[in-house]
Amino acid sequence: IKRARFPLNAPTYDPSYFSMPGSYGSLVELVVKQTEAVQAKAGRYENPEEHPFFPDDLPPLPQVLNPAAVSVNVNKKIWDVYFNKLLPLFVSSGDDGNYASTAARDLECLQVLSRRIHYGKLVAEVKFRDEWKHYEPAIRARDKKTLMDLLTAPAVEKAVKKRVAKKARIFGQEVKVGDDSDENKGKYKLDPAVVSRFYGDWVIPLTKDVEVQYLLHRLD
Ligand SMILES: O=C(O)C(=O)C[C@]1(C(=O)O)C=C[C@@H](O)C=C1
Repeated sequence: IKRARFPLNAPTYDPSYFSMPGSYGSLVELVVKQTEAVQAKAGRYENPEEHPFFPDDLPPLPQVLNPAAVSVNVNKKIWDVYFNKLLPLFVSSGDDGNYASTAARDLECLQVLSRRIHYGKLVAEVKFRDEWKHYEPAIRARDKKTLMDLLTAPAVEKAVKKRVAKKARIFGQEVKVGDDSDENKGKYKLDPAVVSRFYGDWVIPLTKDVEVQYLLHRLD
């Protein structure tokens, strides 16, 4: 919703527009890399729920979990999906010059998507503990299809999609003081159907990918 306040602002993503010493690529890469470097110093990535987009640029971390589980990081895919699939669906074309704010909102979106999707590791751990008798043979057989079937809960997915659409409707309402007419009904800062579709097409499938990848390493 906050990112949708700005149009596409293409120069934010254009490496040639923001070329500066130290070659960071585009402005958004500069903002994400530099923020991650500062947040790493502050201990952000010692929290196993957090995953950097540019891990190669950060100092190595103390390993608290099974190293194989730590290595599951789908942020490259999240980066690609966010910029190439999601953003074009909900921002208007155009350029209002607010590139720094645009990159800051992109960073927020990327970090929250990454956290939500990598929660898959924790969800998978709970599922494994509840039903290890079913999961163990599939893990030993490297049977991704059976793992995917075991962890999939279609009714939960349906409820998640409904809930995010509802949240987008509630939090994305245009609020006007002294306006009791129905004029603003049905006007949202972000189309709730887009949010729901994005969850169904990308967020839930990526979460499930993380779950399967985590499970494949669970008995390492
Ligand atoms: O809640 C779960 O059981 C999950 O595994 C999470 C999640 C999701 O991404 O929302 C993913 C797979 C399930 O089919 C349902 C929902």
